[in-house]
Amino acid sequence: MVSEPLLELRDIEAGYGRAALVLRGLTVTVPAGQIVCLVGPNGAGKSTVLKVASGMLTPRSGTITVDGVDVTRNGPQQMLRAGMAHVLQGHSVFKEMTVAENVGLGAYTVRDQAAVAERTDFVKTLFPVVAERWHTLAGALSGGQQKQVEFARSLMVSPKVVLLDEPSMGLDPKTTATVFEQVVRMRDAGLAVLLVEQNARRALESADLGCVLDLGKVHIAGPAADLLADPRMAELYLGGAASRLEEGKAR
Ligand SMILES: Nc1ncnc2c1ncn2[C@@H]1O[C@H](COP(=O)(O)OP(=O)(O)OP(=O)(O)O)[C@@H](O)[C@H]1O
Repeated sequence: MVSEPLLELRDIEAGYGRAALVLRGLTVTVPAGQIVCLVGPNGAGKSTVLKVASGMLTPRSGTITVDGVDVTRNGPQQMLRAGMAHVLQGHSVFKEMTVAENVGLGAYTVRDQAAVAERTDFVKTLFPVVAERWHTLAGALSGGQQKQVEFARSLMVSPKVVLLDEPSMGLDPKTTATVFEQVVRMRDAGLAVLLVEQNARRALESADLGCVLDLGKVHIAGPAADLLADPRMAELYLGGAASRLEEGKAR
């Protein structure tokens, strides 16, 4: 049985200002409780997909649905309410604030204090390092630990889908492995994750599904394990040029 997607971006065209389109008829679906990984060359439009999904960028055409509800015209606040949480590329913790204060900021819009307390317990259990360093200034944490604080903060609004933009950026391989373990823990806790990564092989090893983006479209999509075994992926990521996909199609 094919389950209904939790998040669906269908035939999306999007771009910045008057510049040429970045996404050119892109379709991506995220089922509940799964990690979907977007990979592709620099400038393919991966981060732009996340911006569209979080309402930072309104598509020029196409539709976005969450749980079957059309949210295409939602701005960032409405997207957050619809269940989309976006963890941006790079580091966004407030270094002069404690871990507790940083995580608490994620619940800024939640009025129900019992819900905040419950959610705080949830993220502290999910991310043990966040609990251990709760009263520490966030700036004193390592890069991988700071990333987990960002994850915890994003979960305080009880999102349905977490949008992760290059969580391994700037991290060494060992720390990257730890961060991906936490991404899997989020999935195992019932969340859907839409993940963008440069580190394609490592990300696909943790993901359930993968999509290869090039020139603003999905070129290959399927189970992550299949993509890892696909010779076209090796061509694309182990020395081949992305444009060969286009050449191959044109032949
Ligand atoms: N704020 C912006 N204003 C104008 N153009 C932008 C903006 N952000 C991205 N772009 C352009 O959109 C295109 C796609 O960028 P995007 O960041 O989505 O790609 P990406 O696949 O995530 O790339 P990378 O792997 O390098 O992060 C690029 O040509 C980029 O220059």
